[in-house]
Amino acid sequence: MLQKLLFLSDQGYRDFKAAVRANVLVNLSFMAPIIVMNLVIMEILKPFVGGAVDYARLWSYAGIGLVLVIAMYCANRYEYGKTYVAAYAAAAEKRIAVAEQLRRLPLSFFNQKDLTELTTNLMADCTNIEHTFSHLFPQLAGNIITIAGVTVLLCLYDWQMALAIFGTLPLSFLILFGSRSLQRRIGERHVAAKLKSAEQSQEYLEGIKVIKAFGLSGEKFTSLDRALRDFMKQSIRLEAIVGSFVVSAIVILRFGLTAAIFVGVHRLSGGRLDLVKFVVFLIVGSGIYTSLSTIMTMFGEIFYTLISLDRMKALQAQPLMEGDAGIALERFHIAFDRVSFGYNQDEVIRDASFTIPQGKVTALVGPSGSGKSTVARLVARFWDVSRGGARIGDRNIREIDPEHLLSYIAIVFQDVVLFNDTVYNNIRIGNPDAGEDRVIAAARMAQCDGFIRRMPQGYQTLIGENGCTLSGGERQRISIARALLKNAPIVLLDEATASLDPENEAEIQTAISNLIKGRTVVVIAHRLRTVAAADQIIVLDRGQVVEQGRHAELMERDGLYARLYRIQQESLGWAI
Ligand SMILES: Nc1ncnc2c1ncn2[C@@H]1O[C@H](COP(=O)(O)OP(=O)(O)OP(=O)(O)O)[C@@H](O)[C@H]1O
Repeated sequence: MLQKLLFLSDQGYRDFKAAVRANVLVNLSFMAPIIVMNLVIMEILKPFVGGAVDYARLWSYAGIGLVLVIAMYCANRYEYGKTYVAAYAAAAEKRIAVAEQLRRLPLSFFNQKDLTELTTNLMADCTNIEHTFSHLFPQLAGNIITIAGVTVLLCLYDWQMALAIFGTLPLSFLILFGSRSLQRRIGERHVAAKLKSAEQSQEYLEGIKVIKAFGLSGEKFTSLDRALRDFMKQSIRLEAIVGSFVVSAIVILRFGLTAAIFVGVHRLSGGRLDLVKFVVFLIVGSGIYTSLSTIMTMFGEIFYTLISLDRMKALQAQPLMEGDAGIALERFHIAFDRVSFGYNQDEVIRDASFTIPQGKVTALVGPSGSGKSTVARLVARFWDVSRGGARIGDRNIREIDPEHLLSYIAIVFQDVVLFNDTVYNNIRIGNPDAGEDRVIAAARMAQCDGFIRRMPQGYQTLIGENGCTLSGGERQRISIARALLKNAPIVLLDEATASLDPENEAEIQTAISNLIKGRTVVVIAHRLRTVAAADQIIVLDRGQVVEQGRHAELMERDGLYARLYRIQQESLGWAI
């Protein structure tokens, strides 16, 4: 129950309980010297109440003091291991769990979310939560347990003095908890401003080339400047308002000490309290106020963290795409039966029916925005169709676990994503189990081997963030090598729109020919002359299948395909 409430993993909850125990131990180890100090003070004050100082006893107190210092050191070491170390381990574990969750979410989720917000979820929210629950919360629980114990002892010792010391405590907590919803509202605004400034900074840095090229530095910088200033304003507000509630609660709490002095002096002068008891209350009381003040500051922090916790819970509650991971596909023709789909309310695929035969090349063509890429995304189950049925072999795509489905599909995207790693590892992403010989064979078939060997460290050369040190054609060929290495029965190929120089283009065509041999291929074709040889051409217009057939048939029909083909042929003759 508590584990669920605190949103902790099994290991995190075990660490949490150990951390609470460790904190109680540390607090007790800090309380013990106070007791010894009281004994010392009582001994030293003896001459004032008609007694004599027992020096042997004072020496034994000094010995006990030394033992306690060693015990405090050990208790602190134990606490360190249980809270700090456990907190970092749990934070790493939680981040991996979030990354795993993000991997399994449908792409529709990413359509609605900003990347900066997800990064914040992954990094900052996890840190906040783990810091609070593996670190702050145990300290808080440990402090509360210790204070409760000391309070009981003080009540037994002298309940009137104890009442005076803790008299203002309810009012302090009332201020702290009564202002909770206001604190939360301010915290939420602060989080929103933090996200906005992170988003603006990221956009500014990512778009720096365009900003420079178009002289947008003033305009773009203004929005970044505004976001950062707003963040500063919200941070000051948070500190000022939330801080003032916490400080007020602490000040009111400390009035208790004044009350205790008044009550103590009054009772002392009436002979109803002895001096030693009075001093004990003043010393223990100040110690307790320090712990209570820490608790109140911690509550302020915890209220703020609850915002991160809610964001994390919302992320974890996102429905995942379900499916059977045990389905073994044996046939690979693809069939769309009256499929409709929209990324939002507007349908971009409308009532589309067609069959893509196994082992053949099918080209999807149509004007820009007609839905070609969307069809490929539906085949790969990046999204689920809204109506109708999409099948591979004799299985509905919806029934198949998305990751399992992708093990049958190799995708070559137009916008190639490369990682800041070696060329070798970038190719091996296609099949992490493949050995060196297979990686090199795939690179050869994808016409990459030559340029890779000319690089300074060959296959072990680092290629920079998103392969920034490579040309467009080289990036394309690396992505083809990945797909070749995957050796999947279905290939989805999004043809590059950027025009390549003739040598690059010829090499890419050879790489593609190697990739598609004997497989079920769906090519999103932008240059129609490259699809003239396809086994089947499906022509889309505004999400509907308007024509279907081979090149010659479609040219004869003289419809949309023939028109698009002629326009492209004419544009080939254009010159600047
Ligand atoms: N992630 C998305 N969220 C919302 N709408 C989208 C998204 N992706 C595409 N669309 C819209 O869906 C429609 C079809 O887009 P799609 O990318 O499938 O067309 P396309 O034929 O591949 O275009 P192009 O040839 O220009 O790449 C377009 O109107 C596009 O604006």
